[in-house]
Amino acid sequence: MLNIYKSKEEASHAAALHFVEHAKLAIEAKGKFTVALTGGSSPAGMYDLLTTEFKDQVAWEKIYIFWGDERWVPIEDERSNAGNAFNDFLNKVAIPNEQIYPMYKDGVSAEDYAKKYSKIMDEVLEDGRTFDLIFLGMGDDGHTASLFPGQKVIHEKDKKVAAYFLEPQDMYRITLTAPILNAAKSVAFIIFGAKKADALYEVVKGEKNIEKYPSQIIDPVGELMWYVDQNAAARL
Ligand SMILES: O=C(O)[C@H](O)[C@@H](O)[C@H](O)[C@H](O)COP(=O)(O)O
Repeated sequence: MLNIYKSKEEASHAAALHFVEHAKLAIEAKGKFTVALTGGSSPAGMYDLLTTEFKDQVAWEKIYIFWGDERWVPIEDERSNAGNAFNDFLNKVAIPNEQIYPMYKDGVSAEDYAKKYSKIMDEVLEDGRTFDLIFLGMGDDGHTASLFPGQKVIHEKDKKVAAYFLEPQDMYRITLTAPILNAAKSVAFIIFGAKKADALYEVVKGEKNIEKYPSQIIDPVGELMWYVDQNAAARL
Protein backbone atom coordinates (compact mmCIF):
# COMPACT_ATOMS: atom_id res chain seq x y z
CA MET A 1 0.00 0.00 0.00
CA LEU A 2 1.49 3.30 -1.08
CA ASN A 3 1.07 6.00 1.55
CA ILE A 4 1.92 9.53 0.43
CA TYR A 5 2.59 12.05 3.21
CA LYS A 6 2.84 15.84 3.07
CA SER A 7 6.29 15.73 4.65
CA LYS A 8 9.09 13.31 5.45
CA GLU A 9 8.39 13.99 9.12
CA GLU A 10 4.85 12.67 8.76
CA ALA A 11 6.04 9.70 6.71
CA SER A 12 8.74 8.95 9.31
CA HIS A 13 6.10 9.02 12.05
CA ALA A 14 4.00 6.49 10.14
CA ALA A 15 7.05 4.28 9.55
CA ALA A 16 7.94 4.40 13.26
CA LEU A 17 4.36 3.39 14.08
CA HIS A 18 4.72 0.51 11.61
CA PHE A 19 7.77 -0.69 13.56
CA VAL A 20 5.99 -0.38 16.94
CA GLU A 21 2.81 -2.14 15.80
CA HIS A 22 4.59 -5.01 14.05
CA ALA A 23 6.92 -5.47 17.01
CA LYS A 24 3.94 -5.72 19.38
CA LEU A 25 2.18 -8.30 17.17
CA ALA A 26 5.28 -10.46 16.70
CA ILE A 27 6.26 -10.37 20.39
CA GLU A 28 2.70 -11.25 21.46
CA ALA A 29 2.66 -14.14 18.97
CA LYS A 30 6.15 -15.63 19.47
CA GLY A 31 8.08 -13.61 22.02
CA LYS A 32 10.49 -12.02 19.55
CA PHE A 33 10.61 -9.57 16.63
CA THR A 34 13.15 -9.88 13.82
CA VAL A 35 13.78 -6.81 11.69
CA ALA A 36 16.29 -5.89 8.97
CA LEU A 37 17.21 -2.21 8.85
CA THR A 38 17.88 -0.23 5.73
CA GLY A 39 21.01 1.82 5.25
CA GLY A 40 21.17 5.37 3.94
CA SER A 41 19.77 8.56 5.44
CA SER A 42 16.04 7.94 4.96
CA PRO A 43 15.42 6.11 8.28
CA ALA A 44 16.92 8.94 10.41
CA GLY A 45 13.55 10.53 11.20
CA MET A 46 12.05 7.17 12.13
CA TYR A 47 15.01 6.38 14.42
CA ASP A 48 14.60 9.75 16.13
CA LEU A 49 10.95 8.94 16.92
CA LEU A 50 11.70 5.36 18.05
CA THR A 51 14.22 6.72 20.55
CA THR A 52 11.91 9.44 21.88
CA GLU A 53 8.11 9.49 21.36
CA PHE A 54 7.78 5.70 20.86
CA LYS A 55 10.67 4.56 23.08
CA ASP A 56 8.44 3.31 25.93
CA GLN A 57 6.10 1.44 23.58
CA VAL A 58 8.56 -1.27 22.51
CA ALA A 59 9.82 -4.35 24.39
CA TRP A 60 13.38 -3.72 23.20
CA GLU A 61 14.76 -6.82 24.93
CA LYS A 62 12.72 -8.96 22.51
CA ILE A 63 14.04 -7.32 19.36
CA TYR A 64 16.59 -8.92 16.97
CA ILE A 65 18.31 -6.51 14.58
CA PHE A 66 19.77 -7.39 11.18
CA TRP A 67 20.56 -5.27 8.14
CA GLY A 68 19.28 -5.48 4.56
CA ASP A 69 22.67 -4.48 3.21
CA GLU A 70 26.02 -2.93 4.09
CA ARG A 71 28.97 -1.19 2.61
CA TRP A 72 32.03 -3.36 3.40
CA VAL A 73 33.70 -0.73 5.59
CA PRO A 74 34.51 -0.74 9.34
CA ILE A 75 31.60 0.20 11.59
CA GLU A 76 33.49 3.34 12.62
CA ASP A 77 33.52 4.49 8.97
CA GLU A 78 30.93 7.23 8.36
CA ARG A 79 29.64 5.21 5.36
CA SER A 80 28.74 2.23 7.55
CA ASN A 81 25.01 1.50 7.72
CA ALA A 82 25.53 -0.31 11.03
CA GLY A 83 27.63 2.54 12.40
CA ASN A 84 24.94 5.08 11.55
CA ALA A 85 22.19 2.90 13.01
CA PHE A 86 24.14 2.49 16.27
CA ASN A 87 24.68 6.25 16.52
CA ASP A 88 21.12 7.26 15.58
CA PHE A 89 19.13 4.39 17.11
CA LEU A 90 20.66 1.28 18.68
CA ASN A 91 22.87 3.04 21.24
CA LYS A 92 19.73 4.76 22.54
CA VAL A 93 17.48 1.74 23.18
CA ALA A 94 17.94 -1.37 25.35
CA ILE A 95 18.32 -4.10 22.74
CA PRO A 96 20.80 -6.69 24.10
CA ASN A 97 24.04 -6.39 22.11
CA GLU A 98 24.02 -10.12 21.35
CA GLN A 99 20.72 -9.57 19.48
CA ILE A 100 22.23 -7.05 17.07
CA TYR A 101 23.94 -8.53 13.99
CA PRO A 102 25.95 -5.96 12.00
CA MET A 103 26.50 -7.09 8.42
CA TYR A 104 30.23 -6.43 8.74
CA LYS A 105 33.14 -8.08 10.56
CA ASP A 106 36.78 -7.03 10.70
CA GLY A 107 39.40 -9.45 9.43
CA VAL A 108 37.21 -11.58 7.16
CA SER A 109 36.27 -11.17 3.50
CA ALA A 110 32.83 -9.92 2.50
CA GLU A 111 32.20 -13.22 0.71
CA ASP A 112 33.07 -15.26 3.82
CA TYR A 113 30.95 -13.05 6.04
CA ALA A 114 28.00 -13.38 3.69
CA LYS A 115 28.10 -17.14 4.37
CA LYS A 116 28.43 -16.54 8.13
CA TYR A 117 25.52 -14.05 8.11
CA SER A 118 23.36 -16.62 6.38
CA LYS A 119 24.16 -19.09 9.19
CA ILE A 120 23.24 -16.50 11.81
CA MET A 121 19.88 -16.10 10.04
CA ASP A 122 19.46 -19.91 10.23
CA GLU A 123 19.90 -19.71 14.00
CA VAL A 124 17.75 -16.66 14.74
CA LEU A 125 14.93 -16.64 12.17
CA GLU A 126 12.25 -19.26 12.74
CA ASP A 127 12.80 -20.78 9.28
CA GLY A 128 16.19 -19.25 8.59
CA ARG A 129 14.78 -16.89 5.97
CA THR A 130 11.65 -15.02 7.06
CA PHE A 131 11.96 -11.63 8.72
CA ASP A 132 8.99 -10.15 10.54
CA LEU A 133 9.84 -6.78 8.99
CA ILE A 134 12.37 -5.43 6.49
CA PHE A 135 12.87 -1.71 5.95
CA LEU A 136 14.16 -0.65 2.54
CA GLY A 137 15.30 2.63 1.04
CA MET A 138 15.55 3.36 -2.67
CA GLY A 139 18.27 5.21 -4.53
CA ASP A 140 17.52 7.77 -7.24
CA ASP A 141 18.70 5.08 -9.67
CA GLY A 142 16.00 2.68 -8.44
CA HIS A 143 18.33 0.40 -6.44
CA THR A 144 17.28 -1.03 -3.12
CA ALA A 145 19.40 -2.70 -0.45
CA SER A 146 22.58 -3.33 -2.47
CA LEU A 147 20.72 -4.56 -5.53
CA PHE A 148 22.08 -2.03 -8.02
CA PRO A 149 21.07 -1.66 -11.68
CA GLY A 150 22.85 -4.07 -14.02
CA GLN A 151 24.44 -6.13 -11.22
CA LYS A 152 24.32 -9.96 -11.35
CA VAL A 153 23.24 -10.04 -7.68
CA ILE A 154 19.76 -8.88 -8.78
CA HIS A 155 19.16 -12.41 -10.12
CA GLU A 156 20.61 -14.33 -7.14
CA LYS A 157 18.12 -17.06 -6.26
CA ASP A 158 20.15 -19.48 -4.07
CA LYS A 159 22.33 -17.52 -1.65
CA LYS A 160 20.42 -15.70 1.11
CA VAL A 161 23.22 -13.16 1.49
CA ALA A 162 25.56 -12.13 -1.33
CA ALA A 163 28.75 -10.05 -1.42
CA TYR A 164 30.31 -8.50 -4.51
CA PHE A 165 32.57 -5.70 -5.68
CA LEU A 166 30.46 -2.73 -6.84
CA GLU A 167 32.67 -1.12 -9.51
CA PRO A 168 30.93 2.27 -9.71
CA GLN A 169 31.41 2.80 -5.96
CA ASP A 170 34.83 1.11 -5.81
CA MET A 171 33.74 -0.89 -2.77
CA TYR A 172 32.46 -4.27 -1.71
CA ARG A 173 28.79 -4.52 -0.83
CA ILE A 174 26.98 -7.25 1.09
CA THR A 175 23.22 -7.65 0.77
CA LEU A 176 20.17 -9.78 1.44
CA THR A 177 18.99 -11.23 -1.86
CA ALA A 178 15.60 -10.98 -3.57
CA PRO A 179 14.30 -14.36 -2.28
CA ILE A 180 14.92 -13.28 1.32
CA LEU A 181 13.60 -9.76 0.85
CA ASN A 182 10.44 -11.23 -0.69
CA ALA A 183 10.00 -13.88 2.03
CA ALA A 184 9.36 -11.18 4.66
CA LYS A 185 6.05 -10.91 6.48
CA SER A 186 6.22 -7.15 5.98
CA VAL A 187 8.42 -4.89 3.84
CA ALA A 188 8.32 -1.11 4.28
CA PHE A 189 9.98 1.28 1.84
CA ILE A 190 10.96 4.70 3.20
CA ILE A 191 11.50 7.14 0.32
CA PHE A 192 11.76 10.92 0.51
CA GLY A 193 12.71 13.81 -1.73
CA ALA A 194 12.21 15.12 -5.26
CA LYS A 195 15.36 13.44 -6.58
CA LYS A 196 13.66 10.07 -6.10
CA ALA A 197 10.48 11.07 -8.03
CA ASP A 198 11.53 9.75 -11.46
CA ALA A 199 12.82 6.44 -10.11
CA LEU A 200 9.74 5.97 -7.91
CA TYR A 201 7.47 6.57 -10.90
CA GLU A 202 9.39 3.97 -12.96
CA VAL A 203 9.40 1.45 -10.10
CA VAL A 204 5.71 1.79 -9.28
CA LYS A 205 4.15 2.66 -12.65
CA GLY A 206 6.81 2.11 -15.31
CA GLU A 207 7.50 -0.87 -17.53
CA LYS A 208 8.85 -3.94 -15.73
CA ASN A 209 12.64 -3.75 -16.02
CA ILE A 210 14.37 -5.08 -12.91
CA GLU A 211 17.80 -4.70 -14.50
CA LYS A 212 17.25 -0.96 -14.69
CA TYR A 213 15.01 -0.55 -11.62
CA PRO A 214 15.87 -3.33 -9.13
CA SER A 215 13.33 -2.00 -6.57
CA GLN A 216 10.69 -3.53 -8.89
CA ILE A 217 11.89 -6.93 -7.64
CA ILE A 218 10.32 -6.31 -4.24
CA ASP A 219 7.04 -8.23 -4.11
CA PRO A 220 6.89 -9.86 -0.66
CA VAL A 221 4.67 -12.78 0.34
CA GLY A 222 3.57 -10.53 3.21
CA GLU A 223 2.52 -6.91 3.05
CA LEU A 224 4.38 -4.21 1.10
CA MET A 225 4.07 -0.70 2.47
CA TRP A 226 5.49 2.50 0.99
CA TYR A 227 6.12 5.49 3.27
CA VAL A 228 6.88 8.31 0.86
CA ASP A 229 6.62 12.09 0.98
CA GLN A 230 4.83 14.10 -1.68
CA ASN A 231 8.12 15.27 -3.22
CA ALA A 232 9.17 11.69 -3.96
CA ALA A 233 5.61 10.89 -5.12
CA ALA A 234 5.39 13.96 -7.40
CA ARG A 235 4.91 11.86 -10.56
CA LEU A 236 2.55 9.24 -9.13
O1 LIG B 1 23.60 1.04 1.79
C1 LIG B 1 22.80 1.74 1.16
O2 LIG B 1 23.12 2.66 0.41
C2 LIG B 1 21.35 1.53 1.37
O3 LIG B 1 20.94 0.46 1.98
C3 LIG B 1 20.61 1.90 0.12
O4 LIG B 1 19.86 0.90 -0.47
C4 LIG B 1 19.78 3.09 0.50
O5 LIG B 1 18.62 2.65 1.17
C5 LIG B 1 19.44 3.91 -0.69
O6 LIG B 1 20.66 4.22 -1.36
C6 LIG B 1 18.73 5.20 -0.26
O7 LIG B 1 19.65 5.98 0.46
P1 LIG B 1 19.17 7.35 1.16
O8 LIG B 1 18.18 6.92 2.21
O9 LIG B 1 20.42 7.91 1.76
O10 LIG B 1 18.55 8.20 0.09
